[in-house]
Amino acid sequence: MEDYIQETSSVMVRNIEQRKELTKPLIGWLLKEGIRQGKTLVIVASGSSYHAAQSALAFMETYMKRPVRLITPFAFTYYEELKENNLYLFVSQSGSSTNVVEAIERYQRAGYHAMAVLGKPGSAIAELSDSYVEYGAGEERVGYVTKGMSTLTCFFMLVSLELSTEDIEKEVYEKAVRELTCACENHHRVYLQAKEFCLANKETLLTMKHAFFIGCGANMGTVKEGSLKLSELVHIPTASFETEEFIHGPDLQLTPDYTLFFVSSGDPAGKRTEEICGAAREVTENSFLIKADLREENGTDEIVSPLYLTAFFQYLAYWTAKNRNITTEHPLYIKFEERIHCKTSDYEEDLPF
Ligand SMILES: O=P(O)(O)OC[C@H]1O[C@](O)(CO)[C@@H](O)[C@@H]1O
Repeated sequence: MEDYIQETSSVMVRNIEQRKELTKPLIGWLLKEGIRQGKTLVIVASGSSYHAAQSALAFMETYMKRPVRLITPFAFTYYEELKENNLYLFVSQSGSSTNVVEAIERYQRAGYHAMAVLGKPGSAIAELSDSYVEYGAGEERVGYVTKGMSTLTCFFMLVSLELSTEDIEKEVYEKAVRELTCACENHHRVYLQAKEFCLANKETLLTMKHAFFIGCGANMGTVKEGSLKLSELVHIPTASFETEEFIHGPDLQLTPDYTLFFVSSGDPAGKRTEEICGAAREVTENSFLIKADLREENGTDEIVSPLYLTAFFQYLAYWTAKNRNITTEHPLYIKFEERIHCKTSDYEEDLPF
């Protein structure tokens, strides 16, 4: 897993260089289906894939100059009222999530063709969907995706940027490419900083009981992914909150046993996050601030910051699970898993790390 985290930065930089070819098939589809005629892009995705789309959302809406919707496959299957004006895009990194299969089947039963964004070409969803594109992550054999999640975020950003080329000045486009590249390079720096953090806070991480992830704006996807990664790898209760929502109830349970991770992208709303993080130290000394580096020379705007801030939580989850030796579930979980499936039978994964 650490190899995949390490590799992410260079894979994303390469994808930025090859952005025209990488995004061409999906852009072709979006144009053919009427994105320029006012249709709304609706991304249907689960877990890390949902968080990848959410991490890209602020960037996408900035460049596409229209709202983009996100929904889970479950919500799509059971609650979504299909509208001609919506362009549904089904996303699955593994290509084997049964909830995405069900969503696509529902869509096809209604008479539509399903377009998917996938990480694996030979997967069940590659077979089922009417067409699909790959987003350029390459192989990832660990089920708890890191490289796939970040490269998917980058892919969504690149698609929206390439779609906007006719509507924005050349300088604006070039600045966006520079910022994206900088953010992707920062991913590696943040990974190295996370390594130092883990060693410096060994005791806390090895004994942490509950972890909360708090942030806002473009980084809501970052904190949700942090919460998911810690819960799936370390097997402790976690939750994520928008900054101000956190102090409207969830804060009342705080004790010195809680570990809090606040994410600030340094904008005015981020400052509020920093204030709350500081105040929380009155209750628990384990209240940490992960702050975006917004110095001019680094050229990274808030809307690209999820590309590198997520790296912190990816490594943190990996390090903590590995050093707590969490390699398996509770013995009773096997019975749960026998009854409830979330992946198709062709799904293969290696050991967690
Ligand atoms: O993008 P996919 O492959 O559909 O997976 C979504 C989610 O399912 C999981 O693989 C768990 O089954 C998560 O790790 C992931 O976030």
